Amino acid sequence: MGCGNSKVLPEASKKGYVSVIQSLVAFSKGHEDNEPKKHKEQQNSPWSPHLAPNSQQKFRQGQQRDKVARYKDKFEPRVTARYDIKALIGRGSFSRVVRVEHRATRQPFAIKMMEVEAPEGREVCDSELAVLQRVSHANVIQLVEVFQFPHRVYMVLELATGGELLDRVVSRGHFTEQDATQALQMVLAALVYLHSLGITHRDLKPENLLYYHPGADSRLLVTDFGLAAFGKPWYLRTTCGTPEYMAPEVLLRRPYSCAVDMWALGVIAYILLSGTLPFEDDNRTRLYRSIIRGKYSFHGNPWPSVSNLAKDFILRLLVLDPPARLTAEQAGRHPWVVTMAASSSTRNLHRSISQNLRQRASRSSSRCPSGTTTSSTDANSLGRLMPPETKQKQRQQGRAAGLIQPQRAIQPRARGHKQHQHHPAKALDS
Ligand SMILES: Nc1ncnc2c1ncn2[C@@H]1O[C@H](COP(=O)(O)OP(=O)(O)OP(=O)(O)O)[C@@H](O)[C@H]1O
Repeated sequence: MGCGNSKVLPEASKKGYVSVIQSLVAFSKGHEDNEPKKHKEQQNSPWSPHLAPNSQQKFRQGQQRDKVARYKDKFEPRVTARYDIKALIGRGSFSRVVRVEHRATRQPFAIKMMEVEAPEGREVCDSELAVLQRVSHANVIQLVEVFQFPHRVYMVLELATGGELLDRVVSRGHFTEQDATQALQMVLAALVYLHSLGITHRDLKPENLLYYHPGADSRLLVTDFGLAAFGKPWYLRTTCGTPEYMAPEVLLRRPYSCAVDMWALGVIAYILLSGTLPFEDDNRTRLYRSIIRGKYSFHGNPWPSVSNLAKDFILRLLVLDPPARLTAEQAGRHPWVVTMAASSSTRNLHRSISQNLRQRASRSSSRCPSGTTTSSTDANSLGRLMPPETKQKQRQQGRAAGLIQPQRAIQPRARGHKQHQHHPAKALDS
């Protein structure tokens, strides 16, 4: 999860516009047995230079076996009767995602187990289910079946094994504008579909874009509909999302529409082409200010090598006035996307992009000392935009060979330690 979870969840239904910063709420009872252990694991971690490579491997395998056994115990027997739990994929604020195998067909799936005891968890789960039960599209994660229990909900999903969008950018060693348009075309196909159904994702970011398989021809899937909403244009009002991707109208507490996803897509396009964020500041008030002013630039590498058409695409998405922003359909018709950057240079942007991501990773790890809990403020983008290799390392306990040093997982806060934050607009007033 990086240095922290700075996602802003929708406000509690009756509380007007009080936005809630969810500060890594611990997942259910698993918290008690996982967190203290995690610290122990870290002390004896496979990164430890005292263990020989063979012992490290055995140690890791043992750890994995123990973990799987622990998750199996937590799963409802009705679920495990049908699905064999194989491994933990990752954790969210209210969820754990595991890789499973259907016992009869041996087909692999992912199960997202959601803790719904707390109202926030229930809301996130309901939003996700409401969307997933209605959608069927090649670029949207597919729900296969659901098991509902009073305290937990198990969503069986198609399994995405190809990794996150930025993981692939970093790992492929070569990345051009054409590659960027290929990925964006798939996200746009999903957005055209979702918006036509009146669904606004509201938390679009690279971490929520997963490749279905590791092959070059893989579909890219939009995932994580925990903050998604159904609504007519200009109907939505709730403040939520991940700060760096939040549209100005959300921060200004204005009623908003699916155009907020298009703003987020502009941010994603900017990251894809540069490895940097258009709006970034450790201080959240300053961050919100720069978003509301729409203040960003195309300075620094690799921007001089990026075509004007690509910049035009971003400029038309990062537009302050929502009606003037490209819709998903219009964005899909933008010449840079339609021609797949045919008139752009075929220059390899990979070096600059991964260098920028690497710099971000080292900055973020120096700001988030090992074993500490971050506040929602200093967590801000760093947790969320941590280069994927960092997240992956944390997930795989340092197995992957990546660009940066391994970093200890940040301990989640105890359940109930929610941080209430003044609304962004109020913060701006102060
Ligand atoms: N269907 C899937 N196939 C493969 N991996 C998945 C799938 N769904 C989720 N994951 C991975 O599981 C991890 C947890 O995902 P989840 O959506 O529960 O939480 P999150 O989005 O990381 O966090 P948060 O809930 O705080 O937003 C993530 O690393 C995500 O990429």
